[in-house]
Amino acid sequence: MCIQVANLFKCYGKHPAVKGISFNARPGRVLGFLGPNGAGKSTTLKILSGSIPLTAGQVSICGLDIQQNSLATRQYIGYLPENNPLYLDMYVHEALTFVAEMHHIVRAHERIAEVISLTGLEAEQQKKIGQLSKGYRQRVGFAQAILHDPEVLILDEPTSGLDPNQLQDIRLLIKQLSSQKTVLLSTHIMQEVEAICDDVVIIHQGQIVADFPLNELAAMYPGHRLESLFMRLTGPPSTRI
Ligand SMILES: Nc1ncnc2c1ncn2[C@@H]1O[C@H](COP(=O)(O)OP(=O)(O)OP(=O)(O)O)[C@@H](O)[C@H]1O
Repeated sequence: MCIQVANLFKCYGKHPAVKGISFNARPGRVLGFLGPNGAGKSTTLKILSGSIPLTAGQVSICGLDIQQNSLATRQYIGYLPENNPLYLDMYVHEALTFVAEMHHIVRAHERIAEVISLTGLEAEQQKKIGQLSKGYRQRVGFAQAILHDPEVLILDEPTSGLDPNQLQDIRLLIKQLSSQKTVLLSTHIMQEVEAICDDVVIIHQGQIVADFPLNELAAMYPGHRLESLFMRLTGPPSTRI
């Protein structure tokens, strides 16, 4: 297992956002991390990426405990946060050079060129990030996240707000990257999960309410498609179908 989460808790002050969740993610697969607004998805992804501390429980990335090996585990992780914060005044190539320096990437010039090609940023690399469309900004976020060739990719709603063409390109990129990585993907788009995910975890009010391989959905939840299952498990009682 590349990501192992055991009995993870997170409280913001007195507010419990994540209440003892456990799940695993495997290499070569995309795990769709689903849940309604406020369920605890971003909180969990921030903890896994080392952005915020956990309150209790264990998380290991590629066999290393994130609390005991905070710096080492970050090298294994590429993280694209929700809303993709970027330095808008930087040029694309300049921003990637900056990230490469932070990661001490050897032969950075070649690696940046490789990632620019992979993310389809060739024509935009000399532009300022602030001049780019949302789809291209998202590609820059991806490029930054994969530059150090991490084993694990953590993507928080990476396609939200993209037009159908950009959305399709980004999904293809995720699928392409997943053959050699462990991908944890948070999304609200059920077609996206059906198109690119291998495994599904559903979180509701800080607790896991389902965890299954997507190809076992019909056997485990007869009569349900993903959307109806999601609504049954996370909707208010009056709307559960
Ligand atoms: N920095 C914070 N301080 C206090 N409470 C927070 C903070 N961040 C999140 N929360 C609360 O924790 C809970 C989980 O939030 P989180 O952002 O993890 O949910 P989410 O599943 O990612 O939601 P969404 O789909 O809307 O992005 C919510 O009740 C939220 O209000």
